[in-house]
Amino acid sequence: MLGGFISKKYFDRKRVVFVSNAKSYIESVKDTIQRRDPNQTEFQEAAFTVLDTLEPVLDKHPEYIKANLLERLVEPERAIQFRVPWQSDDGQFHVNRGFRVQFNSAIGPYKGGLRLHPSVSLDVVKFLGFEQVLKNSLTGLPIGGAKGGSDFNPKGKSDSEVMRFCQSFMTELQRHIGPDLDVPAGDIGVGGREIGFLFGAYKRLNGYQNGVLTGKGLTFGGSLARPEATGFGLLYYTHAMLKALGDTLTNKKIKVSGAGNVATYAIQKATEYGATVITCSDSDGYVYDPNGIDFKLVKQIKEVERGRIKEYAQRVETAEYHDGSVWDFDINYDIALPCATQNEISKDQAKLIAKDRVKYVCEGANMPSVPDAIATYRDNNIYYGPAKAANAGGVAVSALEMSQNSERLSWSFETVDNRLHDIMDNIFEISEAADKEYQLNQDYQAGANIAGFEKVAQTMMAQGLV
Ligand SMILES: NC(=O)C1=CN([C@@H]2O[C@H](COP(=O)(O)OP(=O)(O)OC[C@H]3O[C@@H](n4cnc5c(N)ncnc54)[C@H](OP(=O)(O)O)[C@@H]3O)[C@@H](O)[C@H]2O)C=CC1
Ligand SMILES: O=C(O)CCC(=O)C(=O)O
Repeated sequence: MLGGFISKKYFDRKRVVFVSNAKSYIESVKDTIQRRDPNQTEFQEAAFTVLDTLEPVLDKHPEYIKANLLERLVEPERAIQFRVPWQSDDGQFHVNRGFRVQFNSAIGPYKGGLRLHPSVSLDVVKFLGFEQVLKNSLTGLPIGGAKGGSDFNPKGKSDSEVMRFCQSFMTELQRHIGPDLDVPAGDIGVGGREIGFLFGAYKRLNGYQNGVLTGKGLTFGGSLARPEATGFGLLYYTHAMLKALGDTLTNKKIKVSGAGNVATYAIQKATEYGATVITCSDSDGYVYDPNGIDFKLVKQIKEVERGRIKEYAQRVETAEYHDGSVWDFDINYDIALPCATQNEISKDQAKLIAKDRVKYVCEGANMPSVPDAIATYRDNNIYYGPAKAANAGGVAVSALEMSQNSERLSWSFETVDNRLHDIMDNIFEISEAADKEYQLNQDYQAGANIAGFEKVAQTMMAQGLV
């Protein structure tokens, strides 16, 4: 029996007659998303990719259909948009848009990063917030999902301009966040500098509450290993996947995209595992070095000097720089680790990945592969570690930072790193367990979606109509 919430229009469609209840319910939720927000294409991509994998869970739990759980899951609890006025060094006045989407608080306070990039929109923040819900669930830690940011472009701005922007942004955001309510952190364009400015602005308005943000400096409640966490966690996850498949990272050739926080520490940990990272990139182009990329130099150029990655090739004799996407560079290698941004790998680029004999793709960035690229991995027997599982190390250590703030203690680097490693192993294990339970044939994407979803779903059911 289909629930009463399935529209007659939908029910009457011929093709629906032959599909299961679960399938038709999922299609009806997709229709609702499309009808409500037809222009939110990135959110649709993220939501549909998850919904399409949940059919076996709904078959097992028809009560979720009766409770219209999926339609509630894809609707944010709250979406805040605000004006961010700020002044540049030349005295001009500017206005940007600020966002915070508090997506789901079933299993804990809202948690997720802030992104500063011209491409930020409600659509982008919604897709990231939705991903964050299931990602945070996978960590096993008590954190709900959120995301925020602004279309402000920090590139080329002075420290004073970035500070004034952060102060203005926080003047509004502060009324919506708190250590037990919503705890933002970094993402693209938001690193230690920005978190420091945001924290200072929050403190002036509300007093010292160090649990209100994570990714803080070590002198005001930051956690050791948080800067490294997403990149290191990506490699711990990749290591766990390869181990389960009887393989190792030693002597593997790896392509990394990006040259920011996630990419830098992914390169470091991959190198420590005995692999050679042959590329990194920024939004202009990529560097190829067959001898292995030096993560310290990447960090110096991109984080300290705030320069362009082409400068790497000017300083290292064996390295070459090329304009364009690293995913168009044709060379045989073993593992692809996209660590830049969403939709950076197209279907054609995925075909090149397959032609280049890549066996594994694990995602450091959020949603870097378009759906057709993911299908191409599957068609070519490439093992695929989806972002919400593979890059969960950053938010996991953010949650550990919250724990340290609550007990007013700082754990050693080794303690945090060991817990991160355990969490990433566990994420792979529970994704693999879901894959096996539902006989998905080593579909770790579906496994991660299901494992993340089950905890949120059970909790939402337990909490009544939320
Ligand atoms: N920081 C974290 O803890 C986490 C981050 N992530 C995800 O990882 C990815 C990278 O984040 P992070 O390293 O923190 O960000 P950073 O701002 O530190 O670095 C981003 C990198 O990606 C490049 N990049 C950004 N946009 C584009 C684009 N449109 N095309 C090509 N390259 C681009 C940047 O190049 P350029 O310098 O030219 O802009 C830069 O090299 C994002 O998807 C983020 O959501 C996921 C989990 C946690
Ligand atoms: O550490 C956090 O809270 C945010 C991490 C994040 O933004 C992400 O996982 O995409």
